Amino acid sequence: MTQAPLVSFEGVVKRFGSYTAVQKIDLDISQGEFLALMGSSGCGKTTTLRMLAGLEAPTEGVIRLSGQPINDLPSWSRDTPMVWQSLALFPFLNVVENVEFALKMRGMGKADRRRRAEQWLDRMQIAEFAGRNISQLSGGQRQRVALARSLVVEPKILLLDEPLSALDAALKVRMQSVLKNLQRETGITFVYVTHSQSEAFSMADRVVIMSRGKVEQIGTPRDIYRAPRSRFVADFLGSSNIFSGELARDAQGRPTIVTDSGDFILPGVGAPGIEGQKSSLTVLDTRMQVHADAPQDVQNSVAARMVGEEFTGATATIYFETQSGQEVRVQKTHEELAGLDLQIGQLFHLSWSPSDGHLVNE
Ligand SMILES: Nc1ncnc2c1ncn2[C@@H]1O[C@H](COP(=O)(O)OP(=O)(O)OP(=O)(O)O)[C@@H](O)[C@H]1O
Repeated sequence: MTQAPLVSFEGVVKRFGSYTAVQKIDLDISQGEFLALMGSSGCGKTTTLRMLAGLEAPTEGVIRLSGQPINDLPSWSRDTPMVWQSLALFPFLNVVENVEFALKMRGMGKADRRRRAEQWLDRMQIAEFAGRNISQLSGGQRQRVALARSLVVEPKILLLDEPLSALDAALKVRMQSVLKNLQRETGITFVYVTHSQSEAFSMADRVVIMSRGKVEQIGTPRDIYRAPRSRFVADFLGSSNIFSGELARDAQGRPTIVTDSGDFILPGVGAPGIEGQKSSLTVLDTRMQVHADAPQDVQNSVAARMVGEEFTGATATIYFETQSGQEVRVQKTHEELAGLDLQIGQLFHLSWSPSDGHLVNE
């Protein structure tokens, strides 16, 4: 038996005057899930989170929490404790006083609340800073204090809006693993708003990709990465090469796509679509092979000139351009590229298996 969702959005719409910020969202969030809402600026992520928090009322539709409609229920009168993580710490309180503040407001006794606050500081590995002023903390330490302060009340749901955006790149990566581990250990449901693909994909169990107030795709990071549902998602993730064209059949009757860069055989699985229909084939940049000479035993290949390269740690991204002017990117480890004399301007042949292709809607 599947568990009833902790949160559900049913046909939720939010309009500000005549402007629709969120268009008909249907979404279930399970108890204990780490869900990321991701998309570019203005796509409606924060508005969605604010509706869940009770800071905005939906214009249409129903939001349920543990089965109960909460559209017009202020957060303090709900049965399910939910906390909006705020990075704004009280500057006039020290670290442990910041963490215990919410417990004090709830009337918990001094000894108990101090013990609870210290447990959370310990858990966040910042117990040694308990007596420090907030101004004496680094960005990462403040972030941990803010998390401890949100979690000390043991909410069922934690809402986070770009919590790592002010941190430098190295700290961001460290905090991602802190957050993920914490979420796993506590089983608290995290709803996490970010415009960063790396944050969403490294931490979340499921990612909701939004664009202009609409949900474009909901899925596990792996499913979205491997099978983007639309051209928008493939473009947004930036990890696939996209060949646009028209669906057709080759001389042997196999489903193909006719593009400016050539005709390519499509994956055997999935609906082949209607001949003549406009569509796009996506191929992950890690799934493309590079050959010095035209390969004989492959089903899909295209000649392309190397136009650039970029090294990112263990892998390299090589940029090519086909005769029709389309850019094609290939990402490989240095070992995989070892046998090739990679020179800018040189002609190569790129290939991929039809099963590595994926058809998306325009
Ligand atoms: N109170 C409001 N009144 C009018 N328009 C609003 C209001 N709040 C948000 N909007 C508009 O709704 C749209 C969605 O805003 P929202 O803050 O949800 O986007 P977002 O995806 O979180 O973006 P960002 O990453 O920039 O925070 C934006 O175009 C925004 O200008």
